[in-house]
Amino acid sequence: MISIKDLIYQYNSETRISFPDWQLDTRGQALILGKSGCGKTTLLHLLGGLLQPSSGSVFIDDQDLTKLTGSELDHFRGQHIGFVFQKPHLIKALNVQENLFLAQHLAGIPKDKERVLEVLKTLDLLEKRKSKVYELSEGQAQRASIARAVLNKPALILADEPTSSLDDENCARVIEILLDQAKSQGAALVIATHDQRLKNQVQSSLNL
Ligand SMILES: Nc1ncnc2c1ncn2[C@@H]1O[C@H](COP(=O)(O)OP(=O)(O)OP(=O)(O)O)[C@@H](O)[C@H]1O
Repeated sequence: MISIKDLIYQYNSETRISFPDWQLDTRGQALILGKSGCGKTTLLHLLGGLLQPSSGSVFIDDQDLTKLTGSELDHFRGQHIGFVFQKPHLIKALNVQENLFLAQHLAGIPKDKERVLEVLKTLDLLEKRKSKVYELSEGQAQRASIARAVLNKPALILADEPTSSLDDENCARVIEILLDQAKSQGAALVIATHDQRLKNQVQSSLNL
């Protein structure tokens, strides 16, 4: 179960965002919707522990993220949370499979080549495993970032505008993969977006 309560994030004296209390079941799927600037990305970063709230709580299963120190949070994030961003934040100097080995390393998980190849196969990227990130098409790069997000079997997958820059065909493919992967891994999936194409594809939504 994911839950937020009395959650507030203050960037500065002008920008203070207060979020509605909200819960999502383990294995639940939700879109975070709302107009530009309402705080969708901020909420995703709070759920993923990339930002610490000014007040309130963020629970991922039984863990209150606000109670973790910086290094505990890094460790928790690496093991329990997978991120997919609008642009695939992969390391350009590394090839696709090296990016995935790095994700295992950063999460403190022993190198597991079998798992890396399994995930790349699921995402139809096996042949591209030795390609540098800049050699991939936009859709392939987005699939590589999904591969990295699901690699460590996270309890929660967070995706920030994962489809906005993709054409209809790649958009349909990416959302299908995200939903499939979340389902098969038993993970909850939260997608922040203003992409109208996703509206009827996800179980529930939170309007900010
Ligand atoms: N680093 C920052 N410093 C100060 N204010 C910020 C910072 N990042 C975001 N904000 C402000 O916080 C508010 C919420 O931003 P956020 O990016 O979460 O919105 P969003 O709903 O994701 O927007 P969009 O749909 O345009 O991506 C906005 O008013 C934004 O200007």
